[in-house]
Amino acid sequence: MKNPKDDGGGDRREAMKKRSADSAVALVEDGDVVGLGTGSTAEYAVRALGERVDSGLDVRGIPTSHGSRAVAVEENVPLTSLDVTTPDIVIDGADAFDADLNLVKGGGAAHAREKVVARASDRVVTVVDETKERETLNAPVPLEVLDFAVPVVRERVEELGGRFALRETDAKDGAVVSDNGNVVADAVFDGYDAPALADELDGVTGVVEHGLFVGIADEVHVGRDDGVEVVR
Ligand SMILES: O=C[C@H](O)[C@H](O)[C@H](O)COP(=O)(O)O
Repeated sequence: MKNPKDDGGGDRREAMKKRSADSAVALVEDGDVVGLGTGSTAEYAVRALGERVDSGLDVRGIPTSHGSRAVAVEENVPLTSLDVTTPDIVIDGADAFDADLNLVKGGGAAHAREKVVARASDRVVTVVDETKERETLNAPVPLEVLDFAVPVVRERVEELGGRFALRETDAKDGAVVSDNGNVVADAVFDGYDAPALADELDGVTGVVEHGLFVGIADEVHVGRDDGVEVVR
């Protein structure tokens, strides 16, 4: 995973992300199994966890992507897997959240593994800077889709009133492919009721997983200029 990105907000925003990550990592206790999220905010958390490991904390991490695994290895965070155990706590980012703790995730195409790890965790802690806060969710909903099923998933998204946009990468010609080998698209809606849309998308055959996390997050640590607000 590349270094935490500067995606427009500059140092101030990076400081908010780090504040949020530090607040979440402070919850980790000796002996915990920790789900390691993906993305720039989660990366701050993995690095902060690495510092605590350096100071003697005994934890094992379960990465949610090749990227978060790479950061954990760099930071000497010992790793385990869902074959062996499940997380006591997962710390992961989000692209948007609302007051009901509905999340949109998958800006980095990792939402399928992230949802598996989150649903397996006892405690789901989301780390964001304050720019992710929304009154009503309307962010495009990431979809991991079987390549073979793209035409029928596109049709179903359009029937639901959305636009289906396959995600493309500048790094190489063609579609973004997830860590699981599937293509990634975004379903674009003007606005939506997150639980209702999540139910609909759960029922679309060919969608491996969508990025709406409804009823999954226990708390959101919102990094602000002057500290961290924990929303429960
Ligand atoms: O697929 C990526 C994940 O869901 C990320 O946690 C999400 O996109 C937020 O990333 P960032 O903290 O970089 O904004």
